[in-house]
Amino acid sequence: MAEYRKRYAFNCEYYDVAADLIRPYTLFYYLSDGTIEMFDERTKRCFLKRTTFPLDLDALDIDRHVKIFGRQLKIVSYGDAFTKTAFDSVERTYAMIKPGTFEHVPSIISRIEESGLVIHRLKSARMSEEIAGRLYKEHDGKSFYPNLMKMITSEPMCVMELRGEGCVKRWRDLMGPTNPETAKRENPRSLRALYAKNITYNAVHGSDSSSSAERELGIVFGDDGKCPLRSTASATPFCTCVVILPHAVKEKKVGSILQHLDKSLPSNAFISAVQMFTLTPEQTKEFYAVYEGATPEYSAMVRHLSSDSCVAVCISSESEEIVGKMREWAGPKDSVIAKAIRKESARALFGYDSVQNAVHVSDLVEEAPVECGYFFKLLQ
Ligand SMILES: Nc1ncnc2c1ncn2[C@@H]1O[C@H](COP(=O)(O)OP(=O)(O)OP(=O)(O)O)[C@@H](O)[C@H]1O
Repeated sequence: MAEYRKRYAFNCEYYDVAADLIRPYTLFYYLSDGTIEMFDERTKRCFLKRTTFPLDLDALDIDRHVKIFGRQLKIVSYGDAFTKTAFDSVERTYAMIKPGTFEHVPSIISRIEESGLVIHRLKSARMSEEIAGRLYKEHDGKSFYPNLMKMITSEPMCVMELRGEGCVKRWRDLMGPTNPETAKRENPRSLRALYAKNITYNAVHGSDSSSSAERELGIVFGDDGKCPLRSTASATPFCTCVVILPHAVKEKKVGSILQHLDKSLPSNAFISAVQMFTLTPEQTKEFYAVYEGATPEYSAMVRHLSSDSCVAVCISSESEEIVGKMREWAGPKDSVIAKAIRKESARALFGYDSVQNAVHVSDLVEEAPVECGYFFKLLQ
C-alpha cells in the first residue's frame, strides 16, 4: 500500500437524537499525516473529506467514544485486519475482589483508578461452584483446595477486567504477596497488606500471565460476552439506584464517588451491588422514560448516559427513607447550583452542570426498585 494511503479504519455509530436514528460511519485515520476521513455507510458517500484533526489514538478502542467536530461516534468494531492487529494488542488482566473484602470495594477501585489502570468490565457477583472449579482447576487436589472453594463461593465478591500497558504485573504489584503476613512486611501499602484476613481470605486475585488472563476472563465473563455469574443486588426490603455517569467513569472518579457514598450511608443501608454497563441509546431512553417531556435536558441526558460506560449501584436498606437520603447525598440536579449551596454533595464535588452532574439517583420510592431492576435484572 502506498505510504500516503496507509490508514486505520473503525466502524462507528452516531446516534442522531433529532431523527432518533443510529447512523453508521467508517472513520479513517491516515498514518502518514494524521489526517482523518469519514464515510457514511448508509448513503455510501464520503461524509468528511480527508482533513486535519487532533485524534488521540490512545483513546481509541471498541465501545469507546470519540468526538469528531462535535459529533460523538461510538467505535463498534475495527474496520480491517490491519487496524485490529495494531489496536487489539492492549494488555488485559482478570482481577477479583474476593469474598470477605466487599466492604473495601470503594477503596480498592480508587487504588486501581489512581494507578492508571482502566476498569473495562466490573460486576459484583456471587461465584458459583462450577465457575470456581474451572477457575481454580490448577489447584484441584492441593491441601488448601477445599478451603479455597469454600471461601470463593461464600460471600459477595467482584469480578473485573483491567486494561493498560503491563497491567498483569502492575495489578499483581498492587495486590502484594499471596500471604498477608509477607505482604505487611514487604509491601505495607499493597491491597493484601491492608485488607487480607489470612492466606485464604487474602482480599484480591490477579491473573499470573496474559494467557491465564485470557482463560480466566473467558470463564468469568463468558466467551460470548455474557457473564454467567449471578448479581449481588438485593431489592428487599427497600432499595434505591445510583448511576455514576460516563464523564465521571472516564475521569476515574468511580472509587472516590463510591467512598463518598459509603460514608454517607445510614447504618441500616449498604451497597449491595455495583456493575459497569454500556447502554445503547434505546436502553437509555427506556431507563429515562419518565423524564421525556418533563425536563428540558432530556435529550442531552440520553446522549450523555449512552455516550460511554456507566456504573450502576444498588443500595439496599431496611427503610424506604434511603431513597430520600440518597437524593440528599447527590445534591441539587445542577452541579453549578450544588457547588453554590451544597458544597459537600456528590454533584458539587464530582459534577459540572445539569447533564454531566456525576450521578443519577432514583427520585421516588416507587421508581427505585424499578430502576434497580432495570440494571440488575433486565440487563443481566
Ligand atoms: N498454602 C496455602 N494455604 C492456603 N491457601 C492458599 C495457599 N496457597 C495458595 N492459597 C490460596 O489459593 C489462591 C491461589 O493460589 P496461588 O498460588 O495461585 O496464589 P496467587 O497467584 O498469589 O493468588 P491468586 O491466584 O489468588 O492471585 C491464593 O490466593 C490463596 O487464596
